[in-house]
Amino acid sequence: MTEEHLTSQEAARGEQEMELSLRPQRLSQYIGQGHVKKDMEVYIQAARQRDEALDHVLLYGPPGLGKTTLAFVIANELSVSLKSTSGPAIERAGDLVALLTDLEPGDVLFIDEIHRLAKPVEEVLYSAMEDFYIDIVVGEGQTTHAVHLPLPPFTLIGATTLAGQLSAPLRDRFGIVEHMQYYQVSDLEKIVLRSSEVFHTKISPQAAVELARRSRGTPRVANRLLKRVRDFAEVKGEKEISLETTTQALKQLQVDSAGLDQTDRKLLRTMILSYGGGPVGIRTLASNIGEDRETIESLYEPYLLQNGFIVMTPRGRVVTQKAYQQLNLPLPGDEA
Ligand SMILES: Nc1ncnc2c1ncn2[C@@H]1O[C@H](COP(=O)(O)OP(=O)(O)OP(=O)(O)O)[C@@H](O)[C@H]1O
Ligand SMILES: [Mg+2]
Repeated sequence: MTEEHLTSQEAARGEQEMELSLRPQRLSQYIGQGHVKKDMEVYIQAARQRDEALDHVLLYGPPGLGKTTLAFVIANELSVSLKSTSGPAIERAGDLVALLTDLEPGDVLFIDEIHRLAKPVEEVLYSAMEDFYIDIVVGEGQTTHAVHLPLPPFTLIGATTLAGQLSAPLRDRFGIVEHMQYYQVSDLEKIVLRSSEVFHTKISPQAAVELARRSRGTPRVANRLLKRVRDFAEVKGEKEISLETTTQALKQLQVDSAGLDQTDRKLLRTMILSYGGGPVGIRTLASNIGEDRETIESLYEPYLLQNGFIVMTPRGRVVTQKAYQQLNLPLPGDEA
């Protein structure tokens, strides 16, 4: 193994550890998502008191809002192990059977991107979730026979950015369904301050608010911007990240005053300049801005909708006056 190889592996491990320590471990350390936390506190306590597995939980919402983090927190609070996988990673029903038969009573199986499960795999989940058994076929040719395999009671936690793509039979088998919301600026501010402690970096209160305001309501974005802004401050030799450096860095990173990034703006600009503000269908839009449909629907659109830059009409998405203003483009009819 070359020295270079070792170093990059070490670096990757360092990043991973940092990422781990950025993740809160307990519900009490989990910032924001007040209603989800309140619900989960009750359900977790009830399951613990009855000494039963927690009911299956579906977490849905845009990327980077803390679904994976919350799944690990839930397992921690239940004092059980968590096995983690994702929809696309489970290729065959057999892969899922192997995961399920490996669980201890009360354990959590976490399936990320659960809307991307293959149909035959999903079908195995139905009886596993509902009655804790699976029917599998073993042997070949003449010796083929069905085996009824009981499973230990377990908790499935599914996460998805596109709840609408989940089939009804799967969705209906989750007893607890929680919608993750974009974070308030005050919560993101707390996350920025906590993360800067993890990084052993000082940040001025004004800079922390500014970062929070421009993080698209998303902890992952807040942490990413904090890392970049910290680079700028370090190069400048700043002891504490200042508001000035923060605004400069964000400008360089092309994050605008509303926290919109380059793709957000490209999407709005395309709708305005090529489609007169809309309505535009999702396929047309996707091919025009060179992003796939799923990314637009799960990542970009929800934030633009929530913040009133676009609205949904029966004929497609339409930009609002606020979008023209944010992009400094003349409103239709104002051109002259
Ligand atoms: N409530 C929170 N408090 C503090 N940090 C958080 C919180 N939620 C998320 N984070 C941080 O934000 C980052 C992204 O969180 P996470 O990976 O859990 O998001 P996710 O919803 O699973 O995203 P994806 O849908 O892309 O998988 C993590 O680094 C985590 O540390
Ligand atoms: Mg995740």
